Amino acid sequence: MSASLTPIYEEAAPKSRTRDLPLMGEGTCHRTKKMPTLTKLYTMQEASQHNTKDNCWVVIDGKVYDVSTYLDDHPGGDDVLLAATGRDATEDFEEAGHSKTAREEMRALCIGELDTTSSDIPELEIFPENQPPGYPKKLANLTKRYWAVPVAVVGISVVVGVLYLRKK
Ligand code: HEM
Repeated sequence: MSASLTPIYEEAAPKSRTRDLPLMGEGTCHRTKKMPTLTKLYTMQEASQHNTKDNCWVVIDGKVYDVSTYLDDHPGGDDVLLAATGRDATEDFEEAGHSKTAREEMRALCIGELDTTSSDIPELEIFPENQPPGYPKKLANLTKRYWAVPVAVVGISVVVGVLYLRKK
């Protein structure tokens, strides 16, 4: 599994929040001080590969949680967590109306953040529908092969122009 390390700077949390939520044995993604932190970034595709009882990750609010050890303890059941893998589970998580305690608990399970920079969507190429595939490549090859034609036309025009002027 490949994961990149990116330093992330985050604003200092409001004082009251820092007091309410003392630093626990937490993962890398919940920070309470303004300092650079090395956060692991995972693509949704990587996260989605962890979808079994022994190895289960969920993505909530841009953060990746390894809930493998929490499956049996989850009051909502392990099945909902397993069903929440491979996609953004933020909506389901919020809909379940999780308590403040639940949100504190999940901090310890955070292993990184979702890499939103890489996209599985291929770059959009706009060509007319009836154009045969590989048309742009063919055009580029033709241009490379026949570059001498316009150069010769320009050259001949210059020579003819010079001869004409000399005659005058
Ligand atoms: C790290 C992630 C999660 C943690 C730590 C967590 C923790 C908890 C806790 C502590 C409760 C008991 C109620 C409460 O205190 O709010 C709970 C209930 C529940 N959770 Fe989660 N949860 C997580 C993720 C999810 C996800 C992703 C879903 C849905 C896809 C989900 C669905 C539920 C449901 C349906 C209940 C039962 C609510 C009820 O019966 O009233 N949870 N969870």
